[in-house]
Amino acid sequence: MRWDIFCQIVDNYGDAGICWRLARSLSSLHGQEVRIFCNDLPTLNLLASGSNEALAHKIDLQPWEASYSNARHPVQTPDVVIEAFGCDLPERYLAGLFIAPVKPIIINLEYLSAEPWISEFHAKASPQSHGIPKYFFFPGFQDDVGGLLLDPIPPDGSEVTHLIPKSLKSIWLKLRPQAKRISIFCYPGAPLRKWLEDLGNLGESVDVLLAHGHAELINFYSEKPLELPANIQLFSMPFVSQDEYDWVLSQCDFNIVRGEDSFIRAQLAGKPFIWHIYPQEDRAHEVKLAAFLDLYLNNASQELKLATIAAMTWAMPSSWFKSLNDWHGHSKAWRAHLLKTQGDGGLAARLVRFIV
Ligand SMILES: Cc1cn([C@H]2C[C@H](O)[C@@H](COP(=O)(O)OP(=O)(O)O[C@H]3O[C@@H](C)[C@H](O)[C@@H](O)[C@H]3O)O2)c(=O)[nH]c1=O
Repeated sequence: MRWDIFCQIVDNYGDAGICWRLARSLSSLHGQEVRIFCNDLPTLNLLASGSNEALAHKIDLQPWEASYSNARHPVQTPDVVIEAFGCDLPERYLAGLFIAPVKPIIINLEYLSAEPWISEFHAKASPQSHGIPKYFFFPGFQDDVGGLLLDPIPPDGSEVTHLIPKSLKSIWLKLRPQAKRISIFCYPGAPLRKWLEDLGNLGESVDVLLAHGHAELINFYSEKPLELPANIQLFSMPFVSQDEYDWVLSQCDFNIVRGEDSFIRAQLAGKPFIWHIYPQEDRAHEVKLAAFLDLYLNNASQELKLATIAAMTWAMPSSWFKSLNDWHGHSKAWRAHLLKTQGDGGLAARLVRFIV
């Protein structure tokens, strides 16, 4: 089948990250023909740049405007159109669908949530005045919702390749073999400065890998540059491709992640993590975080529950760092649980089954 995915990048990378990951699964695992129309092609290309060439050639990455002319040609009408995160389809593209002899199915791919209510709305029709069938699709953790994007499933800890990506070689050579490794990818509201100072006071050797732009973030709210003891080393990473970023998560002992895609990747890496959830004005993110923690900590000891909740709500590392060993064990078990419960192939496979 032919799929058109519409991806509108507003400010973050998540929209591109998710569209690309979905496209690669549809293409490489399910043999589908996929085009992505994106309003910010350079960002999408950057994310996709680490993938193997055969895959990159198969997925057609197009600027948003290219959809206007493509769709008017009936031959090119797809079987499925995905509006990622409810972005509006270009009117001229939609007009092309009106005159197509066979109408596609439109999927409104929603935001990921662990909240139970999504199962009531998942896969429900969204009647449109133009008459083209449209459905909601909610990614999530439970069996009766849209599933998670798993591909490529990262290998288990011991099997992870230690081949260093070219873009990270100079940094990796400076990492200390005995030091703990933490990667940080979060939003500007995180109390990073205080967090790192507190980490420094623990006396542990830690190499901290900051995602692109985060060094500026640390010093943004203060005139004084951050001073840390010698046991903590900070490194600024460039913006790397999605595959390389996945690799970084697998190489760290602890990750701070955000949004949706890196949040799932941190879980699949089988490592403890802080999820810096995308902040919403009405504080809806607090409910979302609590719903996830309910699932994630269901089998955890009371002590680990308290430590994890503290960490995820930005309590200082000194208050929970001693639980890190237990948290490691829990993370491995959670990874195994996810792979089992998403054993049907997760989001891409559930989408294909829904359409067929
Ligand atoms: C740091 C880094 C990330 N990435 C990738 C990993 C992910 O695919 C992507 C980041 O996406 P996320 O983790 O989802 O975080 P994000 O904050 O960038 O995206 C978010 O945007 C908001 C607008 C949405 O509401 C959120 O749901 C979420 O999608 O960028 C790289 O490829 N290279 C890098 O160097």
